[in-house]
Amino acid sequence: MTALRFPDRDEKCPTQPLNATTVAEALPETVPRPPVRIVHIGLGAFHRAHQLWYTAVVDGENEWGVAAFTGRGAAAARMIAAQNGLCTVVQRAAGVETRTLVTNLVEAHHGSDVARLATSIADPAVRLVTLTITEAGYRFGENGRISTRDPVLAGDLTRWKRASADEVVPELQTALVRLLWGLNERRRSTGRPIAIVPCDNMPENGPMVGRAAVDLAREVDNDLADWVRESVSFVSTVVDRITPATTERDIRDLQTATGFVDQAVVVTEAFSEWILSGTFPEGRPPWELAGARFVDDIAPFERRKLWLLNGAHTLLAMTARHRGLSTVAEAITDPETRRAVEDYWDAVVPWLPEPELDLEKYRRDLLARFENPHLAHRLEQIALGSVMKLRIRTLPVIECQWGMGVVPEALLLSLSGWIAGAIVGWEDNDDNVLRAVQTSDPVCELLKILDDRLGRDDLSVAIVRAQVAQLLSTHTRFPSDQGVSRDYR
Ligand SMILES: NC(=O)c1ccc[n+]([C@@H]2O[C@H](COP(=O)([O-])OP(=O)(O)OC[C@H]3O[C@@H](n4cnc5c(N)ncnc54)[C@H](O)[C@@H]3O)[C@@H](O)[C@H]2O)c1
Ligand SMILES: O=P(O)(O)OC[C@@H](O)[C@@H](O)[C@H](O)[C@H](O)CO
Repeated sequence: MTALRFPDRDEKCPTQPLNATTVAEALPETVPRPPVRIVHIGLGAFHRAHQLWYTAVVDGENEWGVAAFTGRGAAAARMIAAQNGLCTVVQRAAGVETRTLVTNLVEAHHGSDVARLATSIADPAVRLVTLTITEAGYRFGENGRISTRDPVLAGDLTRWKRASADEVVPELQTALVRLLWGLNERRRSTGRPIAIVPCDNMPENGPMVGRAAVDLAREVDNDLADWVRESVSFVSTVVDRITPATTERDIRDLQTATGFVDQAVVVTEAFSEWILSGTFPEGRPPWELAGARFVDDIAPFERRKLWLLNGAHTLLAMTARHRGLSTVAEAITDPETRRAVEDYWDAVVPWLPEPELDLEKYRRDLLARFENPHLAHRLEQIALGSVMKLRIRTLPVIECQWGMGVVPEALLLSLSGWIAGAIVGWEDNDDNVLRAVQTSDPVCELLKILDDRLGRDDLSVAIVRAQVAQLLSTHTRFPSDQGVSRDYR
């Protein structure tokens, strides 16, 4: 087992940093360090609370170690390496707190260490690669595909070609091209198959990443593209466990409870869900022992999660902040905001007809999860990257509704919240948005950024105009919003 129950603090125990030495002295059990069989890219809070935790709790034979790489910065790798990969997952539900010391993260590296990443992916002992690099990290365009004209991807491909000619390892910026470089090393060494398991909040995340990998590979080497198509399995997933960014308070609370200072602690809910669809040619941990489900048709579950849970999160982040509310729990207990969420769900439900989705229970459970007073899930964290999130979570339902002639106000409200936010400066790091705000008709121009057709539809524009005016008048009454902190990612 690579998950140990963290004991309560022994009063004699001094405060100490969490690492292999301090834990070995404090715990009666030995701390298992399994061999690396999984590579992860995107060493964030969610990976630790979800995939790492699932693997730890089912790993009875200590077989499934993880080598993790950050998606962008170096800080998380440095911090977790200093703790010898040890980290705590705290599950909080009404009156109950469970602390699990996870010991299966055996390596933590900066994602820019492409040579190290390639060595890990090429290792025949490695069976699969998981990813949590955020929706934006994939660099998909509006059509859900990558473009080789994207300057950042194109820069990586140019550096790849130059480095291949010089037989050196290139400096690569993007997670997908780094992954592909690693896959190429595997092809050139053993050629063994492998599974890629994207765990970000996107529909069809397996096939989307698979298409992108083949498209990118075609740019550098047709043989690589063919090998990726034949030997790499891209698994689709629905992942769910509400995991806010770690705060200083979370670190202090754990220290008070256990005596250990764990900079990598994650505080999450007791609930978790993992639905997967696809094959694992080289095997996988028995995640089903912790409740993971393997299905043939994942699409209904993707829609349920993205449209109901994530869609409501984005609605809260787009609207409740205008009312001076800052967390999901605060927002969902505000009667007006809660009604907006219920109306939004009512508008979504007709597009989720499959009986196995059990939407009544799902909605009830969601309300309880959103109300969880033990999680401080900040709306400004959810609001990061909202254009892409609205495209994934809200616009597809609007698209369904479009065929019926009228888009319900409840769905448009999310877009209006984003537009009102752009007008008051929440999106001031995006040049397109800033330009649209400066025009004579910002509402219409901002709506076109989200969806060109809606921006040209008189009725939708009229509804959005009225909603934006209403939100801005509320915003003036609650002027406390501090804007979006960019510290989260
Ligand atoms: N936190 C949750 O509750 C939750 C739940 C379900 C799914 N997810 C998925 O996991 C993702 C990460 O969430 P988190 O809570 O771990 O966030 P986080 O900020 O803790 O970690 C994000 C990780 O993504 C990397 N990253 C960020 N931007 C990137 C980019 N442009 N290119 C490559 N890598 C990039 C970062 O380096 C980091 O490793 C979410 O975006 C979502 O898709 C999160
Ligand atoms: O993680 P993001 O940034 O994709 O989205 C923010 C939240 O909606 C999301 O993290 C949910 O909490 C999560 O998807 C629940 O499983």
